[in-house]
Amino acid sequence: MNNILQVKHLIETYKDKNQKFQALDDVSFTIDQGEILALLGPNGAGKTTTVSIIGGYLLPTSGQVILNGQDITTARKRPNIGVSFGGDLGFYRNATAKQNLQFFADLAKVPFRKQKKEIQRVLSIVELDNVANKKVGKFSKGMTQRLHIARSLLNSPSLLLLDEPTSGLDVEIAQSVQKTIKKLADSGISILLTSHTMSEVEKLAKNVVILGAGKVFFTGTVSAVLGLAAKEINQKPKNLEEAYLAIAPKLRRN
Ligand SMILES: Nc1ncnc2c1ncn2[C@@H]1O[C@H](COP(=O)(O)OP(=O)(O)OP(=O)(O)O)[C@@H](O)[C@H]1O
Repeated sequence: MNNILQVKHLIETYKDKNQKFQALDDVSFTIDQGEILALLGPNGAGKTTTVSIIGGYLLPTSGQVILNGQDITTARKRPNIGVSFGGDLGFYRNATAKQNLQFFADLAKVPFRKQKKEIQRVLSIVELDNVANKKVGKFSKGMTQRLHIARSLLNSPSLLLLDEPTSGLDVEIAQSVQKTIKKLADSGISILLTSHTMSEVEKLAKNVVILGAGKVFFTGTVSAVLGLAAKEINQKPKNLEEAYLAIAPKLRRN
């Protein structure tokens, strides 16, 4: 399989006044084309820091980000990467979905003459084309989340970074967002997903990277995580959630 993304030996040391804090310590992994890779770990493990470095929002203290064979670690623009941090923020509530996407299409440097078609394209992928002219302030959480994904798809990136895309959504709406994510991967887009919902990870991802205290604790398939956890609890865990809970104590910062 083709490695779309290679993350190599990332170290991130935050400096606050005179204090230093090592958020990432030698984080490496790869993502293939059309793969959904889940980045897991407890609060504070370093998931958002990793996503921010790959997305170009943060420079690593050291290490490299290689996309499609090119070193983009210090590149200021990343047209091939779409990022969705989700949440209620990030859109003009008094503007329609279409107007919001026009603003972001300008930022993403989609040529003006192609914007109408591109906005139509991304809205239809997330099935919001029928509410294109509705104000975002009237959107439900699930619709807003799908609009975040639509925004990240402007300019047809080859890699999507989705930070907790279903956080705070009810089960039914979470499922429709998960279907959208699966559909995108099936179309060949590679996806890095962070999530605290293990049933979602089991549904979407084949491979996972588990971070603990800024270090890679485990990289491999979901079924290999079950095998690893079985050694901890001397029985096969029922599912990924049970497996994750079995190894969770090892992921804490000292
Ligand atoms: N700007 C910053 N300055 C100092 N420390 C920071 C900064 N941003 C994050 N940290 C610390 O770095 C560590 C990793 O944070 P990060 O947000 O990457 O974790 P996370 O795995 O995404 O957690 P969560 O699941 O809660 O979103 C945390 O201990 C956090 O407090």
